[in-house]
Amino acid sequence: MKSIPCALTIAGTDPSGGAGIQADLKTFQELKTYGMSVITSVVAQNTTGVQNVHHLPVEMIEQQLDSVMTDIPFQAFKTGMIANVDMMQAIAQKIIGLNITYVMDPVMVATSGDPLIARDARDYLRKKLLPMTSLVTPNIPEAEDITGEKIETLDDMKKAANQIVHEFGAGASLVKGGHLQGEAIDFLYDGSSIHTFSTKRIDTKNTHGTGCTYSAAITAYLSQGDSLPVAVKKAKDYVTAAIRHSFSLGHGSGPANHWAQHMERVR
Ligand SMILES: Nc1ncnc2c1ncn2[C@@H]1O[C@H](COP(=O)(O)OP(=O)(O)O)[C@@H](O)[C@H]1O
Ligand SMILES: Cc1ncc(COP(=O)(O)O)c(N)n1
Repeated sequence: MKSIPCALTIAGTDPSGGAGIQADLKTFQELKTYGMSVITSVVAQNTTGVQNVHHLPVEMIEQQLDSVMTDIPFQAFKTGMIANVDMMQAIAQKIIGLNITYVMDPVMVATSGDPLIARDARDYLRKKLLPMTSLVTPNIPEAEDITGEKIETLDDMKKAANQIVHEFGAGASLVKGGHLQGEAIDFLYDGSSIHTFSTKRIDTKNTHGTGCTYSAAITAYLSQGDSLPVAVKKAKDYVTAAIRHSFSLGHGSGPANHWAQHMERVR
């Protein structure tokens, strides 16, 4: 029998189903990757914002990781919301030396503007977790936070992508341009060259969970053995279709649509 691609997400939840663990598992499933999840924080949130957060005890995060890691091998994993330094330390301890593809979505703030991680956790993420990654996928505010420099132009984005690898030690970096005007352009720096991924901007407010979906799709494709530029290209197509067909659900920023590729195929 052909081996089954398996991927793990370590992240927070979204009961409204658009972001976090829920978005990651929907993406893994849609991309024919067996999905597993370790929950860091239970977040009461929806399309309008974050109403409350409950952080799981660190031992419970460690035990979930042990449950998965002692039982089912996986080819790639991603991290999303890791709210504080204690959680980051515990996760770092478990993944150090694993030699498994690690995609980090450096989640700091929800699309609604609500903060999702503690201030001092940003430092730990930058100094300790970044060097462990195969790829990090910051949006513009996150890339600014990591580099400490303003990003206003496409050249600034490329410079940040390069810096995040050479100065901060990430394996590769994908700086996403969703927050700029004009074309939706992302730059991947893989340690030797810049790859550009560009699509027309879609006129919608429904972008809740697009960052989670994108990094989960990259993780799924990497778990299937695709090279980094190929995985990012396919994932960009996936997230773009998911935004194009996004759902006008809820009272705020609606969620990405994980059936979008089927809808485009049957049209
Ligand atoms: N309105 C849009 N139309 C098309 N693509 C978009 C739009 N907004 C974001 N994207 C793309 O969606 C992906 C997620 O990007 P971004 O919104 O920057 O991340 P995040 O959700 O982490 O803030 C990127 O590929 C970005 O270029
Ligand atoms: C638990 C959790 N993780 C991440 C996000 C960010 O979502 P987005 O993909 O819209 O930036 C979120 N809203 N909730």
